[in-house]
Amino acid sequence: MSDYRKIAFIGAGNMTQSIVGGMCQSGYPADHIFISNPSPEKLEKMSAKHGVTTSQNNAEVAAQADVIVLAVKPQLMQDVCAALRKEVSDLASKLIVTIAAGIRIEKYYQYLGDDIRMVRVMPNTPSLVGEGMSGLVADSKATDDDKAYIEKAFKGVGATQWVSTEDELDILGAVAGSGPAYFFEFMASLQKAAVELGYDSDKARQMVQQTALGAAKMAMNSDLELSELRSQVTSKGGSTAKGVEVYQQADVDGISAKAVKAAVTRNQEMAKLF
Ligand SMILES: NC(=O)C1=CN([C@@H]2O[C@H](COP(=O)(O)OP(=O)(O)OC[C@H]3O[C@@H](n4cnc5c(N)ncnc54)[C@H](O)[C@@H]3O)[C@@H](O)[C@H]2O)C=CC1
Ligand SMILES: O=C(O)[C@@H]1CCC=N1
Repeated sequence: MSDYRKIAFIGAGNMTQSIVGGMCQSGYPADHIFISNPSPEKLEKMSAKHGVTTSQNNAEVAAQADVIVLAVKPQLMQDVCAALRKEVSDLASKLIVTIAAGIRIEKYYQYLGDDIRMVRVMPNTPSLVGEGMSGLVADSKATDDDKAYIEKAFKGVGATQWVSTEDELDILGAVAGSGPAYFFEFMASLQKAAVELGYDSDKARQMVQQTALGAAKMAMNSDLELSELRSQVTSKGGSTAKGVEVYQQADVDGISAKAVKAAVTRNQEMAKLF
């Protein structure tokens, strides 16, 4: 099968916009991308921006595609799947991909029939700028071709990692899926701290985001442990040591552990609820 299968996104929200934006930039042909959403505004924007085909009818886009990406909120998934099952006759001939947090593959067999082939992907919004981090786990029916195809599609918008269990995908989701929000929260707090000391807000934002980018690039280009990279900035008796000490006293490790655990727990709850 071609590198570019026809792919339909059900739901045109933040995550679909990020993935499709990144896919189009990476050269995925727009005439192979279909998107549905109940309201027309996001669809109009996406078709104007990328030239993709859109519809307010889920079944219409799903029927045209070889791959269906379920990209609605977990609480809507059961109803959306029930309608697709009723209206699209050959779901078993398509690859079903879901990006929803929590919901287990087993549930999709109940919703769509146990003859479907499935991959669960946990992406994140930096896919929009080609710097996504996506986790993937396939069921036993997905073929090698399916797995190669979906890995390549998501590699087009960033890095990918296969995980072997859905429990691991919950962890990946809690770190990488949710992670941009944690980094934005932290970046905004640094910006605020500079502004409170009298620094210009726009300039504070620029220095925070450039520093975040620089730190991430250094980490990516280095074999050193992250703690060693931190040490390299921390001159003995210098200013960084004073700042780092404040974070350590506030137990930054404990805070991250609690945050990731809380997100994993919510993924597990959603697995039960939806
Ligand atoms: N936003 C993120 O950073 C990430 C989100 N996810 C997952 O992606 C999925 C979507 O999340 P977001 O894009 O953030 O949500 P969103 O709320 O931005 O988008 C959901 C879209 O689905 C549409 N929708 C509602 N009912 C529908 C229906 N019956 N049929 C078709 N579309 C319908 C909504 O109008 C909306 O445009 C969720 O399941 C979430 O767990 C996964 C990883 C990261
Ligand atoms: O908040 C959520 O549930 C989704 C999953 C990861 C990021 N957003």
